[in-house]
Amino acid sequence: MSLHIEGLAWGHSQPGGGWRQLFKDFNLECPTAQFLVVIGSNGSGKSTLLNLVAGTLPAQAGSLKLGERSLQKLSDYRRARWIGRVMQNPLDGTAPGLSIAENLRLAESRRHSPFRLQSLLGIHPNQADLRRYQELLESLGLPLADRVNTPIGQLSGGQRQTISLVMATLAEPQLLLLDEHTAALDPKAEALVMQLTERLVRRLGTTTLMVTHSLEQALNHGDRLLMLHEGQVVGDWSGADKAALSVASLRELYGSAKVQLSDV
Ligand SMILES: Nc1ncnc2c1ncn2[C@@H]1O[C@H](COP(=O)(O)OP(=O)(O)OP(=O)(O)O)[C@@H](O)[C@H]1O
Repeated sequence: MSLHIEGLAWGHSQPGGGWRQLFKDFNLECPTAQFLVVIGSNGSGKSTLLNLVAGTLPAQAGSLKLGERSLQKLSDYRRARWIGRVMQNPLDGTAPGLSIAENLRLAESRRHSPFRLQSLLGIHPNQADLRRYQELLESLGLPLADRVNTPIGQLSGGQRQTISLVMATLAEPQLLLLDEHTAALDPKAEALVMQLTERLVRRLGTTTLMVTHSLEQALNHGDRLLMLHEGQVVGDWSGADKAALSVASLRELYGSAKVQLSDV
């Protein structure tokens, strides 16, 4: 589904006193299935934007819609079903004492209405579930199919993040939010997780917002690149404009309040 943000406002009180209006009349249109990458200096509002979209932070004004539906009025059940999220820390979002299959089962139960029988059946996967999960992991090219009974806590950070991604997309969400989800990984694990990210996003056609500090990722992934500075969009590139960017040109623009599309 498409994401529509109109007139969004959010600010916070500052430790030394006073108020900082981070987002003021912020607008963003993101068509269905678009993979949007968000970059910007520390404190520019990237994670706050994801929190506002996810509904973990209430907007102070404006409207956020997924398709025709207000994100601010989504029930907890629909929110869990429609919005998948992967955080920076591989320890977030998975239960370390539970096996890969039990974690997947838990994530899958979000598909079902709280009033449906399936959601009352618990997290214990049956033989059919185990087979399905093995097939899913194999189809995604993950070498974890023979380890579905392994506790998540025994996996490496990279492996754990791949499972977090699979979990976040298992209920086929309408929107996927990735908050620096490869920042804690070594280069090899990062490449693997980004490969999986592309595969899942393209396979499911999920509208995706990915926050990153990696300029290589920003250039090599996604359909569109947004640069934030002080809660404002200071760069918005797609197609040939995005293809013309380089690490050097982005680095020059990074954190600059004066960025304009014409600067590139
Ligand atoms: N719940 C909150 N209460 C008060 N201030 C907040 C809250 N959430 C975020 N902020 C402030 O809003 C600003 C933007 O934070 P945010 O985490 O969105 O930045 P960011 O662009 O994601 O930065 P980074 O790249 O460092 O992760 C920061 O100054 C932060 O301290």
